[in-house]
Amino acid sequence: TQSTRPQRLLSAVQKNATRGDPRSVVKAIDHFCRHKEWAMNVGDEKGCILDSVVTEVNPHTVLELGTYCGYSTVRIASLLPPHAKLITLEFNPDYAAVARQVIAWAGLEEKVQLVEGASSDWIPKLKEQFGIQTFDLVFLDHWKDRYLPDTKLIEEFGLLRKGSVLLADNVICPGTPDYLEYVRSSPQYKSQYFKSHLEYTKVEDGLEKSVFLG
Ligand SMILES: CNc1ncnc2c1ncn2[C@@H]1O[C@H](/C=C/CNC(=O)c2cc(-c3ccc(F)cc3)cc(O)c2O)[C@H](F)[C@H]1O
Ligand SMILES: [Mg+2]
Repeated sequence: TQSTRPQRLLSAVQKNATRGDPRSVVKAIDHFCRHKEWAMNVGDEKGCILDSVVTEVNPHTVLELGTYCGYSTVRIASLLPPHAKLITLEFNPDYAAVARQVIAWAGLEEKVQLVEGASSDWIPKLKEQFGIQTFDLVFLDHWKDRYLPDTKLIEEFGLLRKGSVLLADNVICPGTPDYLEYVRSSPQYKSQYFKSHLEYTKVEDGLEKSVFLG
């Protein structure tokens, strides 16, 4: 049977990256996506902005919405302090299976909890299931029309504290207009746009960083 693009991406990691070396996993995926097959990872250019926000926040609890192949999961987890936890939600079992192997190749299983299921089902259960009080950082990279409803769900279930940071991918391309309007106009957020480009292309895209003011 034909392989899928995520399976071919995983093969490229297993062929070209060093086990236990997260940066080599990131490089192998970026090389594959730039020279072989484009894939919707946050990529190297926006990935540097992601890295700088993670480093600045130095989070002990991170929530990622939309694991896909685990590229941003690996980027984030490789920068976390010891004992920090990253929970990543992915409802496509085929993507989840690939992501688990990418995360394992990077040697980051200890820091990452990949939960197979829908954000709307799981956000209400994260406190009780994982003993989480609040998230220091939330990375939104799943269906673009779900950023706003899931942000409201995250607020509703008390998962943010004063200073929690939301970082959203693709606010220009494909675009998340309702989310952007919300975080930029709400008195509960201080928002900042980081201009960049759509992964592996010259098309404009960017990340929106929004600090919850409580
Ligand atoms: C809704 N709740 C969910 N719960 C758990 N997992 C979920 C949920 N929703 C989706 N997933 C899971 O999260 C992932 C979804 C990523 C979607 N990402 C994009 O569409 C996306 C698209 C482009 C893009 C830009 C230009 C162009 F010409 C073509 C594509 C660029 C990007 O960086 C993106 O992130 C995964 F696939 C899905 O199973
Ligand atoms: Mg994205």
